[in-house]
Amino acid sequence: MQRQDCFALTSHLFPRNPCSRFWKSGWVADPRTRCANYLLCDWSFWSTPAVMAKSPEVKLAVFGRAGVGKSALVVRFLTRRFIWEYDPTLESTYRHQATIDDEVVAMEILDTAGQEDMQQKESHMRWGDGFVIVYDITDRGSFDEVGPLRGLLEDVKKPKNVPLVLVGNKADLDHARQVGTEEGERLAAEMACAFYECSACADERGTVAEAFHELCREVRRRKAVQGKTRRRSSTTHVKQAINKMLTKISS
Ligand SMILES: Nc1nc2c(ncn2[C@@H]2O[C@H](COP(=O)(O)OP(=O)(O)OP(=O)(O)O)[C@@H](O)[C@H]2O)c(=O)[nH]1
Repeated sequence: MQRQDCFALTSHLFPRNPCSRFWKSGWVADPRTRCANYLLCDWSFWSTPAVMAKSPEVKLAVFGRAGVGKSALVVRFLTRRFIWEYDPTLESTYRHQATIDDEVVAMEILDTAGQEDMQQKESHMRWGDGFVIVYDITDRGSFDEVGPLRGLLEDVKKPKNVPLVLVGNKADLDHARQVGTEEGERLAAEMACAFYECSACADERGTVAEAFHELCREVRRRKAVQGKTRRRSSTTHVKQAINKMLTKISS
């Protein structure tokens, strides 16, 4: 990889508060890494006051053991680039807009810290509408943590069966693989969610974006269904009240 292609990104450079103004994209020299840092944002979109004020339609949270590549996947999705050097994430939130199936979707993405405690996990789970659970195909332990994470999600979220995608990252390291593709597929089938094996490092096919887009679709589908159910139940309540009144009047 060429020096100028080496994107280093440190979490402290990013706005942690989703409401804060985003930095303008550009290169900044970082004395610690002696590489250029790329400040991440889509300035053209988010600098518009009307858009800044609009609350994001879809809130996505990325979970997984420390080091599985959560930040790398988020950055790949947002910038189509791979970051080699990084600081372990404390917690970063990004705003992004994408066109999915000819519809503009505004999203907020929370890149969680792999080492957060139970309370933080639960609060992030309550916050999110949809979830990416990531494991590293070269780390069996990270795969074993997927089940408990999903269990916690099911405990925290109501209604259950939350929108979810399972991602097996670092597929470029096939020689060091500890988790088979079929194992990932089987687990995803058990969890009734979509499965993607991909690499934040080598993503020629755009699988990373595909995973995020599919999650957005799933969130929007569920929201649409919930909206219809809510509308239907409120119509039913009105009908029942009218019937009651009519019965009283006629008796
Ligand atoms: N080869 C390879 N390395 C990757 C890939 N994704 C991430 N990495 C590397 O894995 C390491 C951890 O990546 P991060 O994105 O920081 O992992 P994380 O899950 O966000 O880690 P925490 O912030 O500590 O929770 C870094 O050295 C990345 O360069 C990948 O797809 N392939």
